[in-house]
Amino acid sequence: MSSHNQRLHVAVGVIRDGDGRILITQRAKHAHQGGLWEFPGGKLEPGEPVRQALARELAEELGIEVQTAAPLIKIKHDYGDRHVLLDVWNVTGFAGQARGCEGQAMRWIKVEQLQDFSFPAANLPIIAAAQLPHYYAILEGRSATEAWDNCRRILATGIKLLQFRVKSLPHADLQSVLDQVSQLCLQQQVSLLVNADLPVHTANAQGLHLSSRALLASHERPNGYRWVAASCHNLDELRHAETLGLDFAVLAPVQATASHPDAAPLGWQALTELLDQINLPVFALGGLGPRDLDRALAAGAQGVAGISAFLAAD
Ligand SMILES: Nc1nc2c([nH]c(=O)n2[C@@H]2O[C@H](COP(=O)(O)OP(=O)(O)OP(=O)(O)O)[C@@H](O)[C@H]2O)c(=O)[nH]1
Ligand SMILES: [Mg+2]
Repeated sequence: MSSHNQRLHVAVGVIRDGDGRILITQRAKHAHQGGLWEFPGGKLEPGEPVRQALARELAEELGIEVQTAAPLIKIKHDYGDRHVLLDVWNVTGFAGQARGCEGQAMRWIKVEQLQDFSFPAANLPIIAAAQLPHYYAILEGRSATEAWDNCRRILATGIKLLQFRVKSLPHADLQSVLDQVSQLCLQQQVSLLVNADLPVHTANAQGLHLSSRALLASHERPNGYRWVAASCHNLDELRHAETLGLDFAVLAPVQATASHPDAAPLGWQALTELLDQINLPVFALGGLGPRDLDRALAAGAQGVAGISAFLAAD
């Protein structure tokens, strides 16, 4: 194998300060992907564990000591002149004050500002992953009252990403419940995605969530939404979501679940293997709740999605 065919393993840190701002640095003009902004990090040394490489690179480039870090996403990208595996970690605790030890420009920015900077092509899903929370709640309800009550209970747990999937309501009720839910989400800075199968107006919605059927029937990313996500059950669906340039997917069922008793669960091992093959933030769904977060992160997921598990604090 020639050297440019070998995948370069890179440890990358999405470093956050106490206010949730993120540190970006500018790549040297003559480096690979020079002049673009990046998340600090660098190549693993032979035999070096990735967590150790992360700590070493951030010490060398920024003079900080990593204290708390968790996996965020892994990206495999072919630049033509080199293949990279970006092993991206959330760094939420560190000692010292970050400075550009190699003379590089650096900025602490709000997550929403990530869109305003030019990053290498491989970074697109990293930016989505950095902006998404670890939990995605799904709102259901058998009546308008129950849906509204569930909505308030879910938001009380601090959820910041919500899918509206209230299915069995008369049409008129459905639109009015959605309008109410949208209003509350707006007030509480919760990102709301509306399930695309519902007979409601989604023009004002911030996001659209495609069922796997709607996903497979789509040939391009629906226009006009801040977030577009899809439900997936296998590699083909995940790949299609990736090809359409969706922001994230939900993969189910990971464990056995009462809501879909006939579906065979994937299990953690298959989840890990599937996530290893795609460059997309994915929430694990099916019999999971907040207490499964660490396991989901270790499997390469963005976090955990759920229906009933988010109705009350775990
Ligand atoms: N650090 C970092 N590298 C990235 C990002 N996105 C991305 O495509 N890369 C690619 O990952 C590869 C390795 O990164 P690097 O140049 O930081 O490696 P390094 O710190 O060890 O550099 P050195 O070779 O000067 O010692 C480069 O090809 C770079 O283009 C990113 O956000 N951060
Ligand atoms: Mg570097």
